[in-house]
Amino acid sequence: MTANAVDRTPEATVTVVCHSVHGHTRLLAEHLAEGARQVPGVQVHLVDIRAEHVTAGRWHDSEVMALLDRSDAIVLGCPTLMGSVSAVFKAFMEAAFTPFTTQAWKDKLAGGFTMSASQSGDKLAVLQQLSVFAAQLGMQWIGVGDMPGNNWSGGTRDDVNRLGSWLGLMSQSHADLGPEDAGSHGDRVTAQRYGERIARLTQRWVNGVPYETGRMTEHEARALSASLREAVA
Ligand SMILES: Cc1cc2nc3c(=O)[nH]c(=O)nc-3n(C[C@H](O)[C@H](O)[C@H](O)COP(=O)(O)O)c2cc1C
Repeated sequence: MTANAVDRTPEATVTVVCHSVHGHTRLLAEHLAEGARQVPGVQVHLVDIRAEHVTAGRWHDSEVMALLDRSDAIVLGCPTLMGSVSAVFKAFMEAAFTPFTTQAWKDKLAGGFTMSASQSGDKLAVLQQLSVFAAQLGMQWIGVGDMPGNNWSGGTRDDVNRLGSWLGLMSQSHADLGPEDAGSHGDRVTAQRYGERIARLTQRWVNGVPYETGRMTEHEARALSASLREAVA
């Protein structure tokens, strides 16, 4: 590749959005972002979704939304609370109703991660919520591409993908330990590897064959449906 070709390569942007009450999920997000930063030409942002930005059940932060609008990939993360995404993160998800109606996030890449105290703790339910959310926004979901660890007699907590999760990244923190001990060494390595995978795929997505996705606002979709109804009437 010539130097000019390198110069012309547009920078890809990956933004990690994370809600964390006590800091365990936040540490995982930092490792994921660190992995993404290993990929040259990828700009990585780590943004906290904060409870103080929720008023009357509605999350609002126009700066964060503007950053997400111009990101090529959005990685979604929160703790598993009562077998669900955290309430604050759900408020953020509902604030994405505008990009839902305008399809502004269509064909961005997406991924997700969650943290909980129990080994299972119903974390899969959270990853399902996050991936359905991404699908509603028209985003392309990236899973964890690593083989499962800790599934044989010699396995340990420090294995890569030790909870054997592929839809997204799962981590588990002991309930009596602080956020500095969040997850296990294996979880943190898995987070870095997942971040790097997302960043590499985003590079490929951004710098591949130019492609402009078709978009219809909710209003345009209703107009199209109305014209189709008229056509068959
Ligand atoms: C209200 C509440 C509900 C929780 N629900 C679950 C749960 O469903 N499954 C689980 O394994 N852990 C559950 N936990 C534990 C948290 O997921 C765990 O402490 C996690 O590390 C918190 O992440 P954070 O430090 O980023 O806030 C719950 C904790 C709280 C306070």
